[in-house]
Amino acid sequence: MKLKALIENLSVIDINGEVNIDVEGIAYDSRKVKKNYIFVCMVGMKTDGHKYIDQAIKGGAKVLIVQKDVAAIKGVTIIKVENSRKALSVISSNFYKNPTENMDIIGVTGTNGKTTITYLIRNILEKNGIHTGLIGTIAHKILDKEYKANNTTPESLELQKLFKEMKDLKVNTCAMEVSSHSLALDRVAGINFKIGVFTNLTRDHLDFHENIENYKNAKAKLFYQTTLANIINIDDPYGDEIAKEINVLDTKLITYGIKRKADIYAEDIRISPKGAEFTLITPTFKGSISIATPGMFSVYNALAAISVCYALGLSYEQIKNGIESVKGVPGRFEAVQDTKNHTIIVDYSHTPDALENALNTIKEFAERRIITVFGCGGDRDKTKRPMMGEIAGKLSDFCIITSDNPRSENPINIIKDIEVGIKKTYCKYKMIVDRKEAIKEAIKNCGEKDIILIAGKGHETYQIIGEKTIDFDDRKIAQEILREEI
Ligand SMILES: CC(=O)N[C@H]1[C@@H](OP(=O)(O)OP(=O)(O)OC[C@H]2O[C@@H](n3ccc(=O)[nH]c3=O)[C@H](O)[C@@H]2O)O[C@H](CO)[C@@H](O)[C@@H]1O[C@H](C)C(=O)N[C@@H](C)C(=O)N[C@H](CCC(=O)O)C(=O)O
Ligand SMILES: Nc1ncnc2c1ncn2[C@@H]1O[C@H](COP(=O)(O)OP(=O)(O)OP(=O)(O)O)[C@@H](O)[C@H]1O
Ligand SMILES: N[C@H](CCC[C@H](N)C(=O)O)C(=O)O
Ligand SMILES: [Mg+2]
Repeated sequence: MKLKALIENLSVIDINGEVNIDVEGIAYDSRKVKKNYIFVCMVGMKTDGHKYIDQAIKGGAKVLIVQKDVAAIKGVTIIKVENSRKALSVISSNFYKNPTENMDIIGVTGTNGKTTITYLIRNILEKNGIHTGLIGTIAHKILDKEYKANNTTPESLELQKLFKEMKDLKVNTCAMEVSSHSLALDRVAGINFKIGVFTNLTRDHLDFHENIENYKNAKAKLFYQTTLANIINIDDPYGDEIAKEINVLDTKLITYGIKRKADIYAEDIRISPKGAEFTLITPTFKGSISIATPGMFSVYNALAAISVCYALGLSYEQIKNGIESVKGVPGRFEAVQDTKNHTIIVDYSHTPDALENALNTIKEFAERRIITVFGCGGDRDKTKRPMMGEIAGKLSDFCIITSDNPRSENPINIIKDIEVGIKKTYCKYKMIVDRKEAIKEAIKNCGEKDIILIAGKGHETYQIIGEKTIDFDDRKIAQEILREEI
């Protein structure tokens, strides 16, 4: 492809060199550059892409996109821009022939519920014959192909490639999670979203966003790049604020909620250990809905997915058939199978709000004790650790604090941060660094009718300890221990 065409709509500060040349690919990591590539230098949190220009040129880069001054290099075109992350998204979209232009992209943002809602949307649409791609935490899916997800929302280059593949396979609809990181770091800049969804906003990722206001503003960016509808949970105070802010836009605002009469809401809610039933009310139809995951938060997630399908024009019957065929989402309130007399739930609650929701939901049907096994990820928001300790302590009868993904941190220090919070409660607890041993201890202590919650890692099949990633799946480990016990 000609460089000239690739940068046609890119706002540039300066171009030094030839633009009428052919380029064969784009890379933002110098180690991935090949012959006749464009290397986009991004300033990162750990290092700076501008430092790897020599390596990129050795690898075959013919073009550099930079946001810092760089000395001229013979035979290399240097394009200076204001923001190279944004530039990456513009040229990536051009490189893959602007795939999202005629696609229905549904973006879901918020602290909790994104994965669940995107799964629900995909299931409802697929059930009604609409092929729907999926991009998010668990995996990226196109028809029956599945790609490993390194990030919830991939970098723009990988993202546009996924969209191109969808388009080539005639999958014209995509439900995707839009993380706050991806909005702040312009991974989704320029995407033509048809629908944007806001679930809720509670404490997380303050290591990156610094304060909740920045975090909220990052999320709100999504609603300024949608064409058909913005769907907002107005029971959430930040959702309510965002709804008011975006009400001036041309895009239609559809509110959902339970506490207040929103455009789409649920009435007569009945929660059971097996799920929930409610009456759905929309501006054009009303009817009963039954879902297979318990908890009020599951009703919110169902309402979000239903609102999307409503905005896309699906009928009540189509929505009901679709949502009622969903059995559950991997690692989201997933009951461990073959547990004989034990009830063990694996859940991806790794934020204070998620943990509180999961435990409150269990409390609604727990007949005896609740035993919680959890930790917190290393190299991530530290402020949530004592908060999660306190929540787990208040809502459980016994806790085992253990390791999540400690990454580069000493796991003992993370556990001690959590302990600060649990100490404020009267809950009995143990600290066991080894997660398998922690789960074993929980099972050993589990009496008849007790419930064990293993929180924080959900669908994850690995554990990151230092530089190593080992196989670890809470669901399989629990089953293994139960088998050993027999
Ligand atoms: C904090 C964060 O989001 N970091 C992302 C960011 O990395 P960075 O820019 O800081 O990278 P860096 O290591 O400083 O390197 C800077 C530049 O130098 C380049 N480089 C580096 C070394 C080298 O030898 N050559 C070279 O060219 C790098 O490729 C990069 O372009 O840009 C990278 C490229 O897109 C991302 O992979 C990386 O995500 C890391 C892996 C990450 O862990 N991100 C998490 C926090 C994240 O984004 N999570 C959200 C989900 C959150 C939620 O669940 O709500 C997500 O969407 O996944
Ligand atoms: N609407 C909700 N409100 C509060 N908590 C929720 C909600 N939906 C799910 N949860 C809790 O949060 C956990 C994560 O849910 P889910 O994976 O759907 O969210 P996510 O937004 O995709 O998270 P992540 O940012 O890690 O990708 C669940 O395991 C559950 O405990
Ligand atoms: N998307 C979240 C996932 C956290 C999951 C938890 N198991 C951890 O590793 O901290 C994040 O990157 O913060
Ligand atoms: Mg997710």
